[in-house]
Amino acid sequence: MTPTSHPDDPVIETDELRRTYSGGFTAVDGVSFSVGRGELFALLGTNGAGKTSTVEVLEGLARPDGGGVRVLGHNPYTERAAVRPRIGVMLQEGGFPSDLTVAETVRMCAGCTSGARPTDEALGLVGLTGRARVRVKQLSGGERRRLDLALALLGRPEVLFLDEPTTGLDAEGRRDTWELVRALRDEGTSVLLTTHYLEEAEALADRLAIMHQGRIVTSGTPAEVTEARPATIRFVLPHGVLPERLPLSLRAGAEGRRVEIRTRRLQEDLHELLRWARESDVQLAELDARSASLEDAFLDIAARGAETADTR
Ligand SMILES: Nc1ncnc2c1ncn2[C@@H]1O[C@H](COP(=O)(O)OP(=O)(O)OP(=O)(O)O)[C@@H](O)[C@H]1O
Repeated sequence: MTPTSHPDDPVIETDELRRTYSGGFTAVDGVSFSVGRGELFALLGTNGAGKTSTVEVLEGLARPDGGGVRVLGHNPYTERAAVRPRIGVMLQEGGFPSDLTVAETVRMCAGCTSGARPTDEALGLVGLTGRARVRVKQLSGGERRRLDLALALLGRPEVLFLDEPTTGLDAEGRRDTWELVRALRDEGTSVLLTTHYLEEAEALADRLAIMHQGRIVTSGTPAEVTEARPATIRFVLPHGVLPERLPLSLRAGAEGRRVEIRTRRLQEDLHELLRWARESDVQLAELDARSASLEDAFLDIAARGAETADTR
């Protein structure tokens, strides 16, 4: 949580949100969360979990079929005129005319945005200054994503919706975008991020929620979400050393010489392992000890979902 974030001053609130498509399929099934001012909240989930269906309601593009939604204290659908000028939306597909140049595109959008940033400033923020005269259709996929972001930032939004903002960006472009998003958040912008890159959520999010089949399965800070999962210790025993020689508490998880221990007592078990290795004069190869990652938590949820199958 950053010094500028205020979880007690929610800018986005959803309460038991439901969205049902024609045909009766419920894509969002009672989703509740809030995003504080200056907070970065990541909405994660398996494919088809209902993230886009949720975010479209928050952006005022669709009407909820049940539950309540407030953005900056307003109903984003019925009070769109009050909400729209104060939010920035970066959709998965920008959909702007590809014959215009980058600068012309920004100027065109600025014409419809009150208090818009100057074109140079908007392009500078996303590292596209040198591409201002290039036609949009000639941009790479990553450059288009940056242009999408520049357009979302044009009106200096209080709330920024970022849908897969770094898809198609190379590693450097991704880091640059992360830095920019962090800087915006530190200035007090509230951000709702959807992403399939778990390391992106881990790097940026103050809090996050993981959705599966229309519901939030787990939520909290990245640390809270991962602390609930066991840590892992992996190593390979030398030839001739059987797992039976390991201390009793560390024997589970051995497959031949390769050992993988899942533990909620990482420090104690690692300490015991290293003491045993030293006393027994055993060299452990490929030793790796780590707390659970967000990816572990996510894969657990996806695996559980596959077991229960889609019953909606
Ligand atoms: N217009 C529609 N009519 C009927 N079903 C829809 C419609 N749009 C989406 N769905 C379904 O609703 C579910 C949720 O879709 P949604 O796009 O919200 O998921 P998502 O979490 O954003 O997925 P992804 O990560 O794959 O983009 C999916 O099963 C999808 O097929």
